[in-house]
Amino acid sequence: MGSGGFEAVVSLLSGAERQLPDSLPPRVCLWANSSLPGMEANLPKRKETRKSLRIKVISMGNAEVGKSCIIKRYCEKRFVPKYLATIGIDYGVTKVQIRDREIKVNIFDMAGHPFFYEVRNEFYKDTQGVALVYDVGQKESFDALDSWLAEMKQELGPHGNMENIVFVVCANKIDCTKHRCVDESEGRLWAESRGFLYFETSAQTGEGINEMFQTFYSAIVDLCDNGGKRPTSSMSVGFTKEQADTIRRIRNSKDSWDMLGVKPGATRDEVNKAYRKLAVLLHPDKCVAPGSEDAFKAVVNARTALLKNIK
Ligand SMILES: Nc1nc2c(ncn2[C@@H]2O[C@H](COP(=O)(O)OP(=O)(O)OP(=O)(O)O)[C@@H](O)[C@H]2O)c(=O)[nH]1
Repeated sequence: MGSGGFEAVVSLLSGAERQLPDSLPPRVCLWANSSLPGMEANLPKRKETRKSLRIKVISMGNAEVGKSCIIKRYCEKRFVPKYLATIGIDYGVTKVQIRDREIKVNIFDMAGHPFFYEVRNEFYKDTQGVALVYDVGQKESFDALDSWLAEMKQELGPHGNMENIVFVVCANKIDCTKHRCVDESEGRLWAESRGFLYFETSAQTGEGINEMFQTFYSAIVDLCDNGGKRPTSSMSVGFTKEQADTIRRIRNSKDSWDMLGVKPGATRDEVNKAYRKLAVLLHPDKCVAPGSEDAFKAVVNARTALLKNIK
């Protein structure tokens, strides 16, 4: 495990520079968490508990975004500021109680460095849950989320079904407010438009960590109870792909023409027509997609700015 080593860690590699064998077993961790925050510690003991469930979850995301620290914060309630890269993969087991079920969680914490692709690619299969982590102060780590999904999809092969896996996106390091460059609505939009859970977290302060894991495991239990299929209720996002794509396009537009989707030099009529279309699509009364209010305001301002200079 990066950032400091859990109990009972058996490292199979001495360093990243060592040549990797074709197939590498994970390091093994046993997390001491007999009383996880917000879970069994506060629950009354029930006479009858349903059969315990065993699940597999993995962490994914660029190197140094804080994957290991998030797991460590949850399982060991501590934070290690020193960065120690995960070598290949770390494996840990932990027990949690969700509602009346005892859940045995096998956690595979994947190294984010590209160097370890050959090691981690063997561990994507038979996964019920993925924690997809980025650093809110590192735009590249957010932009890389798509390539992490692509890597998993490729490893699962043509018969793998990503639809029936619970994904939680962790926008991590929110304590570093000065360096933040990916805001909440951008991250939330990316996650929710794919039917993924979204949480803002800080492994350093602990903010969001327990809520994230509790919701994540709960959703996996729902998936298992639903015969391994994601319940349809958890897949409906409340906004359309067109709305999500339009907000992203507006966010990335280079000027007011681009924002309204008209050519520089367009007429008043063309600007007004484009504006009306966007206003209908994004009006806050109609659109609940994250970032829609800001996008709507930006469109209003762009139209005002353009009309000032068009006769
Ligand atoms: N300020 C702050 N630093 C964090 C946070 N989470 C992790 N870090 C720091 O970020 C660095 C990387 O953390 P790790 O958890 O090892 O990152 P990782 O994603 O597991 O990295 P790899 O093992 O290389 O894939 C360490 O120095 C951590 O102390 C956080 O929420 N806030």
